[in-house]
Amino acid sequence: MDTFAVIHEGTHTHGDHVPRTTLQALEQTIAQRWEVLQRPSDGSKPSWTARLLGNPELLCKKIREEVGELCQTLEANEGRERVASEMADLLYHAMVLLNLQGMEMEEVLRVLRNRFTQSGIEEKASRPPKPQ
Ligand SMILES: N=c1c2ncn([C@@H]3O[C@H](COP(=O)(O)OP(=O)(O)OP(=O)(O)O)[C@@H](O)[C@H]3O)c2ncn1[C@@H]1O[C@H](COP(=O)(O)O)[C@@H](O)[C@H]1O
Repeated sequence: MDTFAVIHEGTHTHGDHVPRTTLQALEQTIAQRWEVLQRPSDGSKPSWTARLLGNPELLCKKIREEVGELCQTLEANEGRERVASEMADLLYHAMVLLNLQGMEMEEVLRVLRNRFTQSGIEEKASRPPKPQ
């Protein structure tokens, strides 16, 4: 199955449900936390996402930490479980940043899809020269 078929497969409906992909479900949870944050405190459970949304400095600190921890899994050969865990941490924190920018993952995924037909080296070579 090619990449497009795999993406399409993920959007199939099963019964009455329109299944959401993992990233979409997480995105929705993050958006809900943002909405809760807009209301005066309603006594809901403490939320890490809400804390990050309310503190961009903390969010960026965590993202930088998670990047380092993901690289460490490679450098120290920590094994696939640690790689998956650190990659999940990074994706989640990056998605909180995306929400703060009022953006959705679809915008990012579209950029990735548009790159399918071009090599990274060709793309870089085709960029206009940077102003001195
Ligand atoms: N996917 C995540 C997720 N990944 C990581 N984290 C939290 O991110 C924090 C990272 O902090 P730390 O640096 O202390 O953790 P760490 O880097 O794993 O730890 P060390 O390696 O530094 O010891 C922890 O509190 C994790 O629980 C997450 N918190 C929330 N989510 C998702 O967001 C949903 C809503 O969560 P709340 O907003 O907390 O309700 C959850 O149900 C999840 O789906």
